[in-house]
Amino acid sequence: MIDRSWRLEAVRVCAAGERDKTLLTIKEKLVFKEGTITLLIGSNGAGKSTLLETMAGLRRLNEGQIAIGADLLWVGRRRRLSRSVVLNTGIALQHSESQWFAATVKEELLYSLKPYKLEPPERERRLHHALQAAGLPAELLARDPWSLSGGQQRRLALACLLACEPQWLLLDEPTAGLDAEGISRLCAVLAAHKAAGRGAVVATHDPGALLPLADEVVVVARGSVREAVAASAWANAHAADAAAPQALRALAKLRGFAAQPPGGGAAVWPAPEALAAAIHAAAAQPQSGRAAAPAAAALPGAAALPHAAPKAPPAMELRPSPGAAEPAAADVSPPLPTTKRRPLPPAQHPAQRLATRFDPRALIAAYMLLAATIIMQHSWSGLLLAGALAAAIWLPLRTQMRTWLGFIRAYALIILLFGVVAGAHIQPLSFDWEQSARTMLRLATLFCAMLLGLPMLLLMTPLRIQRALEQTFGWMSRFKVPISSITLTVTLIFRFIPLLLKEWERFAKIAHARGKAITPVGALPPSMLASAIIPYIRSILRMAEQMAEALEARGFGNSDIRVTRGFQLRFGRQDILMLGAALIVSAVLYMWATI
Ligand SMILES: Nc1ncnc2c1ncn2[C@@H]1O[C@H](COP(=O)(O)OP(=O)(O)OP(=O)(O)O)[C@@H](O)[C@H]1O
Repeated sequence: MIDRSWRLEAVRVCAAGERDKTLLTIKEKLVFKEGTITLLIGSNGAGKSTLLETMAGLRRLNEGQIAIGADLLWVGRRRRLSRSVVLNTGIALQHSESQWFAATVKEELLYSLKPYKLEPPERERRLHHALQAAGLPAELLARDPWSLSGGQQRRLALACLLACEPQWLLLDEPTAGLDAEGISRLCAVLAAHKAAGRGAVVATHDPGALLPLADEVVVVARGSVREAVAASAWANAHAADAAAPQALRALAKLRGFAAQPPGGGAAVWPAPEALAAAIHAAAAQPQSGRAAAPAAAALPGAAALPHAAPKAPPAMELRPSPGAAEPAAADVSPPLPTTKRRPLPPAQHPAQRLATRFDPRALIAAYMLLAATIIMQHSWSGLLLAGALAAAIWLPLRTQMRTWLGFIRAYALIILLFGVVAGAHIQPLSFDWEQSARTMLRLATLFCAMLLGLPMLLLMTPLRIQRALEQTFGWMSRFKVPISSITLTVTLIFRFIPLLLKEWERFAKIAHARGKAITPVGALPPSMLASAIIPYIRSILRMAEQMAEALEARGFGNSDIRVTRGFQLRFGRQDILMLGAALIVSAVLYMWATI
């Protein structure tokens, strides 16, 4: 039989374009065995989504190997993904609702099935089966997915996954927003998936609902796997936690009496009545009788009865941490001191610190001075000087500016291209080097001025820009110039640019996952661009609508409300020093350009 287990070995994943910012490390080997369900748990920001996305090929792998059985996820020197692994994996990202690409629920399901190139009858079968499994009535097929309720959209996201019948399901927070019936359905779907010999890895903050189905629990903390244990061992260790699910605590109580749980540890929670009756009966038994009961009554969980019966080796082959050793049967109360850590206060980004140091008016004035004198340069030595200045400003901010590197490379290529086009003559076929150099010099000086401007985006927060504009041009409101509306518009534009980029990243990722692209995630194939752009625009419009509502709720546009100002910008010593330095440098650049 072909082995279809996931293997992750010596994996390291960094933030896009930031090789020194590691988001995920798996030092040794992590194996998810086929036919098992693993819960990924850990606090907010621990790295669960990053792990799932890495397994689905939605994050570039900086080091290590990932494979399903003998099929490597990344092939061709990590330039593309293995089609067979991608087709065998179905991932539901966090917020899997709000990902719709089509006009109707039916088209949405068909969109998911497109990469599988199925015959029409098979497509129809899968579509109806998935709809039924997710608990969505067929009447919804003609509806706009965006018009469904939040929970229905979650179910549709699940149906889209199920229609593909993947070997592996990777689910990120699948219970969020689901009602009790939805959670039961999800459990049934997972149980059926597992019974068919397939596997699932589920990131969740709600282990209570899924624990009875789980074989393994992997605890993720600070971007690495802290422990990987059998689900029953994890449940035993955490049954006495204040936040443990009631059923788990009740089962722990029962286990305290050394009694068997009703149903013999089947892969569902026992009915509350049965559980209550079992506790009542066990409590009523004389002490001596209890001692005779099997000492190994354990908590439920599919393959998770390690004390009750010998079982297959655990799915995880990761070396368990010392705290992860299975506790003795009676040892249910003390929780493992593993997953709880006091969260560290968020460290302030150096750029954020700088952003509050300078007055935006001083920054803009300094930039205008320098940019004007850079553009004046018409010699290669002047360009070199301007380049050195831009590099000196970039150097301390290089880590934060990495996201712009792709854009800069593209611009540098455009300069070269324009240089070639400007110098080329067809009749007679010749190349005018002087003309080419002139064009490139012109474009390169503009490029330097722009390079100098980019760090400004980091050094000014939108709110401070708004205050700077209000303080500088506030006097115009006396002449009925709508200055506060103008400043608000400018601020919103500044706020929206990073938001637009982030939302595009999210949609590109969704399009990549649903379209089963085999290119690296940053390089969406052109055929998928069209399907991602329309929902992206819709999402942006939705965000704009929400923002308008939020502004209205805060009283913007209501002239009766007295406007309050959070803070006042002051021109400080550091601003004067910076302006002075800019003046000196621009004087040098001016002289260089005019001699
Ligand atoms: N593109 C990125 N650039 C920089 N940091 C990132 C990026 N993507 C994720 N991170 C960081 O990686 C860490 C792990 O994020 P991840 O979304 O995997 O956490 P999580 O365990 O799924 O959290 P939650 O339970 O809140 O969903 C977070 O600190 C997050 O800020």
